[in-house]
Amino acid sequence: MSLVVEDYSVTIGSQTVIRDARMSARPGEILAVLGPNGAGKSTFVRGLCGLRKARGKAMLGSFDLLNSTPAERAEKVGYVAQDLAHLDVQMTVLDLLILAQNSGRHGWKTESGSFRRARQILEALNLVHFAGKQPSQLSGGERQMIALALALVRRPDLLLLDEPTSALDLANQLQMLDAVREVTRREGIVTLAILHDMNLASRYADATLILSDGHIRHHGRTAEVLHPEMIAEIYGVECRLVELEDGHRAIYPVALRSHSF
Ligand SMILES: Nc1ncnc2c1ncn2[C@@H]1O[C@H](COP(=O)(O)OP(=O)(O)OP(=O)(O)O)[C@@H](O)[C@H]1O
Repeated sequence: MSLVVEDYSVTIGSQTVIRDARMSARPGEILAVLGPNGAGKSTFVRGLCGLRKARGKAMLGSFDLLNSTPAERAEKVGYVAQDLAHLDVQMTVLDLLILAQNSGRHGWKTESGSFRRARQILEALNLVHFAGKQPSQLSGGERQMIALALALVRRPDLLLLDEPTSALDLANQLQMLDAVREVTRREGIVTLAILHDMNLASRYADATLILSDGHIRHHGRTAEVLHPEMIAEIYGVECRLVELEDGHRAIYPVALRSHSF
């Protein structure tokens, strides 16, 4: 299912944070959402999952994201928030994964089906050793991996990740994004990932969207969007681009364009 967003605005209180956005993403595609701090990236994504007041059009195939109930959206959308305080509950990871598959549903799935699916996800993400632990007993990075498991366990059609690698070490950054890419491709879902690391975006994102001041400034194939002129324009940072042997590009900052301190 494709994601198509048109005339999309998101408000917080009386402030319109995202204005008249238009974008699309194809099934099986990872779209990186980049932009400076305060650009509106989290607000953009939170509007799509019903956590902020949004108007306009946001269609996932024929499913209307902005005119659906929370329970209907929960069937379609998996969301990993930046702030994982909601994971501070007195339940084990395994119980949370079983509950996540059944919350908001009339009648529980058979317990063995939910259990099997929970184990499957833990195995796929290499997290089986955390099954009996409570998230509050885990480190920030470990909780981020559990949050991904919780988002994936219901087989979403749209996966929304808000800085999913911010607490992860180098190996776990790759493990998480490898897993996200594998699920995105295999299930033909759409994944939007808010990232600050342009090298991760360059390596994993098929397409990239650049937000600044609540507006989409650039949107296209990642290799076309992530270039030094864009980075200078949006971030005020001079960068070098290095073509790597594996076909990816590395981006490294050289200097701030203007020093205001
Ligand atoms: N709870 C809130 N109340 C009022 N304004 C808010 C709230 N949350 C965000 N904003 C404002 O909305 C704008 C966009 O914030 P948002 O969190 O979407 O940015 P972001 O691009 O995700 O930033 P970052 O990269 O720093 O996480 C900012 O100007 C911010 O001050």
